[in-house]
Amino acid sequence: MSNFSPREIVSELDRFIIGQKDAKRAVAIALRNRWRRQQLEGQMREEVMPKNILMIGPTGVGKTEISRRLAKLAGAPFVKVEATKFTEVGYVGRDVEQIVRDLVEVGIGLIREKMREDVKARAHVNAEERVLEALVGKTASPATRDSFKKKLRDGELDDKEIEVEVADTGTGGMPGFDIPGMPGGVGVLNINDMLSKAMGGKRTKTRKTTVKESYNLLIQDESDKLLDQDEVVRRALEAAENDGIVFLDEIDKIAARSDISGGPSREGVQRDLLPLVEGTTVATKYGPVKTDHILFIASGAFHVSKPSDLLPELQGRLPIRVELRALEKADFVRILTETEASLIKQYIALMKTEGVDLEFTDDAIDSLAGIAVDLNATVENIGARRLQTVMERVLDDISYEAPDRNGAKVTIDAAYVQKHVGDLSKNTDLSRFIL
Ligand SMILES: Nc1ncnc2c1ncn2[C@@H]1O[C@H](COP(=O)(O)OP(=O)(O)OP(=O)(O)O)[C@@H](O)[C@H]1O
Repeated sequence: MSNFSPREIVSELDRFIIGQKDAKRAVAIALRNRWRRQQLEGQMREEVMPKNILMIGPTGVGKTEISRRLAKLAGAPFVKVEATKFTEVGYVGRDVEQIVRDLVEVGIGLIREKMREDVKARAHVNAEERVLEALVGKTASPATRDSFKKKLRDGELDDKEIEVEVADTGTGGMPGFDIPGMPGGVGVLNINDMLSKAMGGKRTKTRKTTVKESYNLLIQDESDKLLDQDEVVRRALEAAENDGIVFLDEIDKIAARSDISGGPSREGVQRDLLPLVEGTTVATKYGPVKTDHILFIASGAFHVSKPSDLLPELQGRLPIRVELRALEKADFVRILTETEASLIKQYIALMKTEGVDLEFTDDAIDSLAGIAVDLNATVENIGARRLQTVMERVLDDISYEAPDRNGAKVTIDAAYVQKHVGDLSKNTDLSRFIL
C-alpha cells in the first residue's frame, strides 16, 4: 500500500492523464483514506468503509485510465467489468461473484511477481553465503570470511572449483501440471514437491562446479525454498480484500428501472451487485473474501439515465460523484505530446528499432488533433481513442516500409497528415469504416 499524499497521487496521475482534475482528486482521496484506515486499530478499522466513487462522463475521456493508473500506483489488484455483461441472457445472479474471484486471481499474479522480486535479492544473499561457506568452511573467522567475500565480489574467485549441495530435482525436474478445472495458481501440482515430501523431506546431491556457475544453481535452490505458495495465497487474499479496486463500467446502462426484453432486469442486476458493494463474503477457490473494503469505482456517460435512476441503496453506496468533461482539441494536443509514453513517443521508439528516425512537427500534431476532433464530431465521439485510429492510419506506410528504410530520417508535417488522412476524414461515410 502506497503512502503517497493525495497531492502526490494527483501529480503521479498527471504524468499519464491530461485534465480531469476532479476525478483525480477523488481517487487520490480514496486511496489516501485506505492508508488512513490501515493506521487505525481494532474495531474502528473495521468500521471505516470505502467511499465509493461514481464517475460521470462521455466515453474515452480517461475514466478507466485514471482508475487503472491509480491501482498500478498503489500496487493494488484491479479488475474492470462492464455492468451490462450481467444483463445478458443466461446470466444467473451469482455470476457477479466472479468479479471478486477475478480480483483474487489478479492479486495472486501481483503478489507472486512481488514475492519473486523480494526473493531474488534474498536468494542472492543466501547463495553468496553458501558459496563462501563452500570456500572457507563453516568455522572460518569473520576476518577470513570478509576477505574472501571481497575477493568473491571482485570476481577473483570465479574460476575456483567448489562443491555445493543442492536439492535433487531428479533428471532435470519434472514439470508441474494443472488439475483440470483449476488451471494455474494453487491448482498446480509439483511432482517433485510431492516426491520429496513423500520421501520424508529433502533429497540433495553434491555438485562440483566453479564459483561463477554455482550462483545460478544456488539462487534457484534458494528461491524455491523462499517462495511459499501458502504465503502467496494469504497475501493475495489480503490484497484483494483491503486494496482491491473494482471498476464497474456502463453502470448507467443498468440504471433505468425498466426491463430489457429477454435478459434479466436491470434492477435485478443492481440488486445482485448491491451485496458486493455493501459488503459480503464471496467463496473463492483460495478461500473466502470479504468485500467490505474493496473500492468500487462505477462509471457511465448517463446520457439517457441519471444517477438518481439507480436503486437508492446503490446510490447511497456511491457517495462521491465526479464529472469528467469531454476532451477538446487542446487536450488532444497535450495527450499526444505531454503524457509519458504518449502515442507519439511510442511510434518514435518503435521506428527507432528499425533504424528510422521519426519526427513530428508541431503543425503535424495540431493537424492530428484537429482531425480527431472533427471525426469525433461527425462520425462518433469515442474520445481520446480516436487518436489511436488516426495515428495508425497516418503511420501505416512508414510502419510497412520501415525495415527497408534503415538510417532514414522521416519528418511528419501537417502536409503529410493531410495527405494521409485529411481527405479521408472529410468523407464521413468512408471514415466510419476506416478511421
Ligand atoms: N484525459 C486523458 N489523458 C490522456 N489520455 C487519455 C485521456 N482520456 C482518455 N485517454 C486515453 O484514451 C483511451 C481510452 O480512455 P479510457 O479507457 O479511460 O476511457 P473511459 O473514459 O473509461 O471510457 P469508457 O467508459 O468507454 O471505457 C486510453 O488509452 C487513454 O489512455
